[in-house]
Amino acid sequence: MSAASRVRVLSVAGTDPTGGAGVHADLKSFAAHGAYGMAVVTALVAQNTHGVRAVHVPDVTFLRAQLDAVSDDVTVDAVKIGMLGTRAVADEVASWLTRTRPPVVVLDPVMVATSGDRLLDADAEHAVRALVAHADLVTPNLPELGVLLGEPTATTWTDAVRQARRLARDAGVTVLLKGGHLDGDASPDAVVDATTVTELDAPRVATTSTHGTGCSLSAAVAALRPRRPDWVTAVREAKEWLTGAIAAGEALAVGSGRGPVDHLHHAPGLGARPFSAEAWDHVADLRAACDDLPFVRGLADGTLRVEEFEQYLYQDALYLAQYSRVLARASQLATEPAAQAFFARGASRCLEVETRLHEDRLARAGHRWSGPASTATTAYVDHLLAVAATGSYAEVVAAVLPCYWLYADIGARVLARAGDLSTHPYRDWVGTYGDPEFAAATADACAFADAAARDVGAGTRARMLAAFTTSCAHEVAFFDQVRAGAGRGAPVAVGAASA
Ligand SMILES: Nc1ncnc2c1ncn2[C@@H]1O[C@H](COP(=O)(O)OP(=O)(O)OP(=O)(O)O)[C@@H](O)[C@H]1O
Ligand SMILES: Cc1ncc(CO)c(N)n1
Repeated sequence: MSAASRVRVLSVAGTDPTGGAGVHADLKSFAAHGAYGMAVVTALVAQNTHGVRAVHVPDVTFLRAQLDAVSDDVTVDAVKIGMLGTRAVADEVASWLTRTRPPVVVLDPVMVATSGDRLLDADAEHAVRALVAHADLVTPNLPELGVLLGEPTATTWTDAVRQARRLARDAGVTVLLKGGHLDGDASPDAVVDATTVTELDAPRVATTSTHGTGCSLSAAVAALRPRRPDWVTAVREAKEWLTGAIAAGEALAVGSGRGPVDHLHHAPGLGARPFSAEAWDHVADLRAACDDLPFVRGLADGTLRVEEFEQYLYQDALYLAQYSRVLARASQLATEPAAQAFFARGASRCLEVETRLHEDRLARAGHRWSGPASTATTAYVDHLLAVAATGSYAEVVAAVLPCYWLYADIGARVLARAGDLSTHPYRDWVGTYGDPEFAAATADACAFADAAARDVGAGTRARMLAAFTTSCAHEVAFFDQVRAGAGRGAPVAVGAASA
């Protein structure tokens, strides 16, 4: 027999007809990690994003028939065990594991749903405890860990880690301790075995889309482990994926309670999240930092000193001359005529319109600025030119996008806040970037980036995100250079017009 092209992973779990938890979630998690998914149903659960309405547990002889139907025929590379429901089910699964033990056994000791509904009979807890001995990895949340040990739920992360160590030592398993139930800005997890504790940090996503996170995570780890050298590597990868899936959950618009995560958020070609939406979220911190810069605040409320504004404009003119070349490169690499024309127009526009804004300003001020490009300007231009020289069309489009988007975003917000621009000292700048036409060009640039991202593999998409993020960081540094006083171009008076 030839080697299998995909890892064959089995879920033994309950159902969720809304597709967010149980075997439904597990199969999506398996697919998201390139595995071939299979499922044996332990219990039929009438549930949705609000909670559990009813549970039906078929006779265990039927469970045995399902389990044997799979393992009599298929090599199972890994199994993930989720909701068991009753003691008889837990015992039946334990008995199957003694007969057929796949090389990787992950046990998610499901006891209570995210909604707070019980998914395990009270008298079945000790049967689940017995199952722990059959598992390689057990993935309790804080309350489940307490139940497995017969101790109260830990109230601090330190106590939880201590409990996890005890479970790992006593049962001879690796424990993936999940911190989803903690308060605070982080949602840490820890991989704990008899000798080591590896903490995995992740930001807590502010969302209600957390239904089925535990199912999805344990399934992802089961799918990854056969192809990863150790638990920590598999869990780290699964957790990074899950954080993205949680962040993308709300956009699915599934249900009005605690919604599911988007298991396929990172799968290119599935029309999942557009690149631009992912990229914009990815740079949320940089955008917040940008809004907070003294320069940007001063520009927005008009309190910025004219000298400083001119200094920025001078550097910006130097920047735009090079940016134009990078837009021309995007035009050159484009295969669609519409994209080719769009970026060619952009290259021309930034030489004509924006440079005119700069020249009017600097000439009106009665003096010219001179001097070389600053460190910040040079760094940003060098990044863009490097992507233009070595990157594909998709990467070039991602790299040029922040220059449209951050300006359109700031421009539109300043315009909305100011209302009437007639007394704003920088109305020409705000008018240029707050203009609906500039917003439309930005939307077009996003659409071209999204279209490009749909045609590329995961590696190029990651490089697109890196190029976009780096450009955003340079945008922030570019605005901040005036305050930082880096590389000032000295004003040179020209003639008698100076005020
Ligand atoms: N708001 C959040 N932001 C980021 N990660 C989260 C969030 N909520 C949960 N997680 C992560 O999701 C995973 C599942 O954690 P949790 O402790 O909620 O498990 P669970 O209670 O078994 O899940 P379930 O909701 O499926 O019952 C963990 O990796 C946890 O850190
Ligand atoms: C079937 C099933 N398993 C696990 C959970 C935990 O979220 C759930 N809600 N439903």
